[in-house]
Amino acid sequence: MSGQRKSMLSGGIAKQALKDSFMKLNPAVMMKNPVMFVVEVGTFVVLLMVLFPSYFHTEGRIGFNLTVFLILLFTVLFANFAEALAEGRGKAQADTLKKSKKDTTANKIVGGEIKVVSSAELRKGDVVIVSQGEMIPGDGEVMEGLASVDESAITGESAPVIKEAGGDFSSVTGGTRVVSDQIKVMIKSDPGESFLDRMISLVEGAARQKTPNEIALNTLLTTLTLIFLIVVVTLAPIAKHFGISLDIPVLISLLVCLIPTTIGGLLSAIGIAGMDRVTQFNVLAMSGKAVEASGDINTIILDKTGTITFGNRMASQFIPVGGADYTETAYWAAVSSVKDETPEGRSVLELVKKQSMELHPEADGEFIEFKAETRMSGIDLVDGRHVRKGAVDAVKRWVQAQGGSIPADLDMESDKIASEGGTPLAIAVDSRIYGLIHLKDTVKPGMKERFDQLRQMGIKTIMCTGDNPLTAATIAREAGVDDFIAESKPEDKIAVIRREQAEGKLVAMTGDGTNDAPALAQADVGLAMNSGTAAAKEAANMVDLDSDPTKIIEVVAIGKQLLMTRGALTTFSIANDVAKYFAIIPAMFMAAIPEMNVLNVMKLGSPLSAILSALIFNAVIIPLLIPLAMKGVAYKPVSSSHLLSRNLLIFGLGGVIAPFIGIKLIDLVVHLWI
Ligand SMILES: Nc1ncnc2c1ncn2[C@@H]1O[C@H](COP(=O)(O)OP(=O)(O)OP(=O)(O)O)[C@@H](O)[C@H]1O
Ligand SMILES: [K+]
Ligand SMILES: [Mg+2]
Repeated sequence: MSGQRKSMLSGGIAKQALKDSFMKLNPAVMMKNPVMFVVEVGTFVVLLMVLFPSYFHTEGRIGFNLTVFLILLFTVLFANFAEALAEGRGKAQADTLKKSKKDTTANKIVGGEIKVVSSAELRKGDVVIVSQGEMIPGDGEVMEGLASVDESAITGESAPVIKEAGGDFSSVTGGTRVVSDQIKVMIKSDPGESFLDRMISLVEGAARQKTPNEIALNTLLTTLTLIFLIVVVTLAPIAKHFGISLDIPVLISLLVCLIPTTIGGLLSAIGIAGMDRVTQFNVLAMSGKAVEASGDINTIILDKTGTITFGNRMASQFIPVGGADYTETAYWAAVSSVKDETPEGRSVLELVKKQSMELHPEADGEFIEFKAETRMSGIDLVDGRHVRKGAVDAVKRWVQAQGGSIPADLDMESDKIASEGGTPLAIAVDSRIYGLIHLKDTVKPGMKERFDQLRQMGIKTIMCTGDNPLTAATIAREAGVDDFIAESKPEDKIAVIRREQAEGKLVAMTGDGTNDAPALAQADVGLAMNSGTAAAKEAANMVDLDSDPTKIIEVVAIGKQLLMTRGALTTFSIANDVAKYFAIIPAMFMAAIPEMNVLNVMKLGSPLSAILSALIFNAVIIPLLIPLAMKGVAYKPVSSSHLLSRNLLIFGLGGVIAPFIGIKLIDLVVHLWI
């Protein structure tokens, strides 16, 4: 999506937002924002007084009332414009995505034969063949074969990616194109529920729900509005008691100046813009809640293979143990892998080929698929022999359970591999261990610097891997994570997350495998790699289209920035109402109580110009703050208490001072006219 980034105020978006500002005047829509709804009702009341002056006995004030009406109308329109502008960018992105959601034909396998159908007819569980040059007709998982796929329609990344059966690189997305070879794909989503569909409704904002934080703030703003409403309504009889009659438009102006219209007008724009910033980093957030939670993250759990390392674990060497010979070890390694469709399994056969060995491994028997729980794979041959390869501790236990013994040199050899950061797999036939396979993997570049950055932000990183403790320790050191947990099964990953959550911490998890899915769902922020399995992407509440786990740093920064922006503008909004009391209250009472003039610290021209100036300032501050609401306040990775005090100073003090200056300046102009 990087190619589709739009500047904030591109002409088309602004024009559409202008139109939408009027559409949003619909009271049914407006009601969702109680602060601005009160302003709208006030606008309508003043309009009635302008239209029917004889009925309200306001013939003498038509000019003033008309001005109040226009300023109020613009206040509402400005707030609507802010929201529409924030929504506009998402809509533009959605339009581009919709273009890649074309109906294509699919080669569906029906009863062993290929039948050409429309992609719209495909259902979960259907199997299709996709060949070079063809569009993948729906989300699914590769069952057979290997192909390079151009995913630029979704990721904006032009280099094709390899998709292969088994393992963590098997998921494909509808609307992407196969550029070489052929794959057999099992469809995993029904029409309308695909990744692209979800993406479109996300960027369009159709799926946007208010976050708990937003709801809480909205409740606070509504309560404040109600309190000021009661204050203003009771003001009229009190004033009457002192022989002062207050005009309804003046009371409405006072009310609008007192209620928190600045934040009320910008609140949803801030939220939408935050989601949008995440999307610009090529991360899809399924909810605003996830983005906000990432701003408060204390701990990040990462898996190793495919997240911290590249994840293409490749067999690089066979190591016989216990006196077995090399060919024998390689032979059983091959037998255990003939039907293992994982990248690890295939790499064993490739290594055999590369070493030009003519092994002809037996393949008659029942295939034992690799599982994260057993951490082994293999075959039960028809002649009754059981062949296994897998994590050393798992194979050791399996052999011991059959009364076998462990070769004396096994641990030494496997530790050697592990201390280099490799993954050792033991090979066994029934009760005998023949040797080891050395699986190599590399740490992605730049990890250490990125984890240092997280540490500066006060975030702890824990690597959770199914691999053995020594390999885990080596990779952990190389990547620079704070802590690691080895030999972890899927339920162990969840347990770690629950433990941290029980201590009151907010936890993020990044992962790519099916075995990571439960943990991704348990975490407060689950970031799945786009390269990963469908199960992982389904369980997560964010997907990184670039499959870069350290992207969590940007997401955390955006989350923090979102929370700070909202806090800063709320502070500003409430603070900036103070000056308006000093403009309007003296203006209202000056005629009857001349002593009130001591409150007229701004020395405003006349009571009427004072009211209009305060009201104009109240309106124009909204569009003036739109750029800040959309861009967010500046964020640096320093402690949050430091940031809080700095923001209070800038936006609190600034909020008090700015309107004194602004209202005075406006009054100088307005006073010339009235
Ligand atoms: N195809 C395979 N056959 C046999 N054993 C395997 C196979 N693939 C992996 N293993 C073993 O199982 C262990 C766990 O693998 P798995 O892929 O579940 O780890 P993981 O938890 O996903 O790792 P990570 O968290 O680092 O991504 C590996 O460390 C390895 O020892
Ligand atoms: K206000
Ligand atoms: Mg994994």
